[in-house]
Amino acid sequence: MLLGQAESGKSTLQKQFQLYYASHTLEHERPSWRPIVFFNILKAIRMVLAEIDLEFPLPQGSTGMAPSISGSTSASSSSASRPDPSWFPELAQLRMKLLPLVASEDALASELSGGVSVGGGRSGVYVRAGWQTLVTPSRSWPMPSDMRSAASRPTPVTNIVAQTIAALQEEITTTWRHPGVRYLLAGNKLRLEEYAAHFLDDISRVAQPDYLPTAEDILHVRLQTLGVTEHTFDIDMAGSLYTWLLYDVGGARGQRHVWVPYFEDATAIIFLAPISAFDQYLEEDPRTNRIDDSLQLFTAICSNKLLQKAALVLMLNKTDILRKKIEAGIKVRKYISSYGDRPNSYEEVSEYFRAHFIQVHRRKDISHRPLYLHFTSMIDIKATQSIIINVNEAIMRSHLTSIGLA
Ligand SMILES: Nc1nc2c(ncn2[C@@H]2O[C@H](COP(=O)(O)OP(=O)(O)OP(=O)(O)O)[C@@H](O)[C@H]2O)c(=O)[nH]1
Ligand SMILES: [Mg+2]
Repeated sequence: MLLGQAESGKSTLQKQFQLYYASHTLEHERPSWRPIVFFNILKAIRMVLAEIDLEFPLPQGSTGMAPSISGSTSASSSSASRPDPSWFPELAQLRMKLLPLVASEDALASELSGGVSVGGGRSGVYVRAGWQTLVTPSRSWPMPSDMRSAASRPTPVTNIVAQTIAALQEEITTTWRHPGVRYLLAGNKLRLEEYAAHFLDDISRVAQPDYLPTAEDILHVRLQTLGVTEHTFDIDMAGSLYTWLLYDVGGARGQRHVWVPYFEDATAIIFLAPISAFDQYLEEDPRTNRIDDSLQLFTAICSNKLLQKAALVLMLNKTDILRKKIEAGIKVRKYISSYGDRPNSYEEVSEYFRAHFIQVHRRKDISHRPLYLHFTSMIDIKATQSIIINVNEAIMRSHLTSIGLA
């Protein structure tokens, strides 16, 4: 079972399992990820435009007309420490051009979910068990009948969005690279989700008419999980074939009660904690720091009686983002006062978080079982695949020990 707070990387790990053990199924699913990539892009653009509107409003009575974009000099200059007056009309003009994209977001969300479940959360749209079967049959759960009927539906909105992205790709790139937007990003006024840079840096690729998401794209996509989804893999270990059931769950607080019925049968828990999230708060409770929430949740998992026989794997995830934040000079002390005067280096910070999780395990683990701990970056295919092999062996060993065969 994959556990952890929302956006900790559970579904991304599930995709890595799929990539390693059943890459052909991921290959088949590539077309069904295409609208989700678009959906993520639209959301990132909406957030950029909203912040532009807030930070660079045009003075009353202004026409919003600016010198032509290509003739603008500031668009190519390096980011400044103060807003440049020329950014206001330039960005207002770009914003006007990109607004049609934002307007299609709701229609795409509705088409994407087959009209089944839209709404809630920053993600706006949820993944339900079996959603991929909208496009390709796979070994997921049986899909609800309302989704089955959606499977044969055409995708006119997706096609319109694809064409609009293609038509506006230059404007998207100019906006994304604009020093005003860089200024908002650097000052943390504009906080985008992790996938934004991956897709917006490379929009011309996505804008190709025959674009199909790559494995990297699929790993970067964000789609919130609703409830519990089951995935099956046949795994060859030392010449014997085992069928593994992997349960991926929704991690937001409102989703956690549905985990419990699965606990008693769980052979292993893989708990994901995004240690890059020290400067972030829960969407569902903006007063709770994300690292605190992860520690509390990990405490509850370690001390849960129903899980006492399950092997325990801890993945301190999003190390790539942690590294970038530290390099950008973001101070851990500012968000976690107990960090004190320790050096603000990647090594010190990651070790500090590791020590906290280990301490929770030492103090709260109900069955004093070993803790298999890894630092991970779920978007790094090579590194994650070798961790998956390692973790599987550990889980298998622990399982054989628990049933008296090792
Ligand atoms: N850069 C980076 N991005 C990551 C990493 N792990 C996950 N992500 C991204 O973080 C976002 C959230 O990941 P998910 O796997 O959807 O999170 P989740 O735990 O399944 O979230 P819920 O389904 O809401 O519980 C996705 O856009 C992922 O691509 C990582 O190690 N590094
Ligand atoms: Mg998920």
